[in-house]
Amino acid sequence: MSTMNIMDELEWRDAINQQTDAEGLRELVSEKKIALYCGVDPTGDSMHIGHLIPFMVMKRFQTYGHHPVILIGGATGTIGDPSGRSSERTLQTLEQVQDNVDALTAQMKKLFVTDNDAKLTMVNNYDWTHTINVIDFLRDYGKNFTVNAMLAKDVVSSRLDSGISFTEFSYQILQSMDFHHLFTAEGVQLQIGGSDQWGNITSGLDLIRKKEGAEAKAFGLTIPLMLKSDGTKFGKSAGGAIWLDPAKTSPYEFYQFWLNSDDRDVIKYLKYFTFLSKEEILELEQKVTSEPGKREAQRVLAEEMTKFVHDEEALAQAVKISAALFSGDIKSLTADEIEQGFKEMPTFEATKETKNIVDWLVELGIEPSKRQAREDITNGAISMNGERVQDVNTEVSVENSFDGRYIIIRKGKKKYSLIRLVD
Ligand SMILES: N[C@@H](Cc1ccc(O)cc1)C(=O)O
Repeated sequence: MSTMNIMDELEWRDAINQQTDAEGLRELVSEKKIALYCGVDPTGDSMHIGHLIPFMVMKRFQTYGHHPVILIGGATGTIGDPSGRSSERTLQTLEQVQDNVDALTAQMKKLFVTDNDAKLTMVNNYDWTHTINVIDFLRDYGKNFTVNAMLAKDVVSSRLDSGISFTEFSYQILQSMDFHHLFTAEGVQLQIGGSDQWGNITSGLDLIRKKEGAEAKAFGLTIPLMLKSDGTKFGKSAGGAIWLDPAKTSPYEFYQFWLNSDDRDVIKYLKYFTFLSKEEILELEQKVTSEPGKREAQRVLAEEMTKFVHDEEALAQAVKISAALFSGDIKSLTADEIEQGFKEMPTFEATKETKNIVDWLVELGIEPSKRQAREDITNGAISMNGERVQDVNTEVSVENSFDGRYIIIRKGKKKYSLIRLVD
């Protein structure tokens, strides 16, 4: 590993937004390996790449030998963090929350369990929250919060006009109880989070000092908002969020997302999301200026991210699909690869009956009329599965498909259609 100090490394990577006591934390992490935590609420059944932002910092602490404690919010997820939201959330059912807890736990393990002896603890705040009764809650915790300070937090003050329920108003107490619990039970001395978590983190630090004394050594750190140079929101493509779950965003789409990064953003992403060294990133930065057409930095970013979130095999497949789509030579793809690569293309359904191609194209609506279909075929504008069809008497059958499941039609240079064969 690098000889840089973790704090120097985070600074160089522009990964720090606010800190409670920068000097104190720097001293602490150079003296000893610490335990630190970051939480995520199970609001859905998968994380997306926006969730990775604080967790990449957790991962860097882990590679420096520190001890990440990852909290899945089985309790807070039933309440809903008002941070960064302009309106009240709808409550999820407890079953929904539990299913999401299981899904996120599995995703976190995939990212944080290593084959060396790097430390990792996974916790669920439901475990220490659900046994506290309302009297203890008000006496042991509520007494340490003034409504005045709670109202002053951005999250709450920005909602005073539109309204905020007592439930969401109380969220900051629950997250503060977590920090206090992990401080006393697990020796956790640092909480990190996205920039919208500053209020929750500092209120936890206040609780720790009130209950454990002013000299209690605990710190907070937030990470900057990831801004895109074109002003649009980071982490979204035309098809929506970029999920870590391969069933929601295929590894091919995931790879393409990073590959399509803007020249003005790619170095920021390499610094932020990859474990490449400073030297390697500076070299790629030069290439963005000297040979922008090659998009070397984007390619390396896409490779690193696909390997990190998925695996080598998924990366090889994403590269193979990308090359096939680029050249138009798709014959060597498997049905699964076809499905990944053509997911966003117009999709049609056809039966497995054998049919004349002219009739078939018109029935599907890919061609407006038989006359037009014949003309396009004779002119060489139609390809089936990567091969030009020039005979209007061609028969289309299951034999022509990828594994009995898909047929790909290309009209003109790049108008692809995916035909799904059904019984
Ligand atoms: N409030 C955090 C998640 C979280 C939950 C509990 C915690 O103790 C810490 C963090 C978020 O919405 O991102």
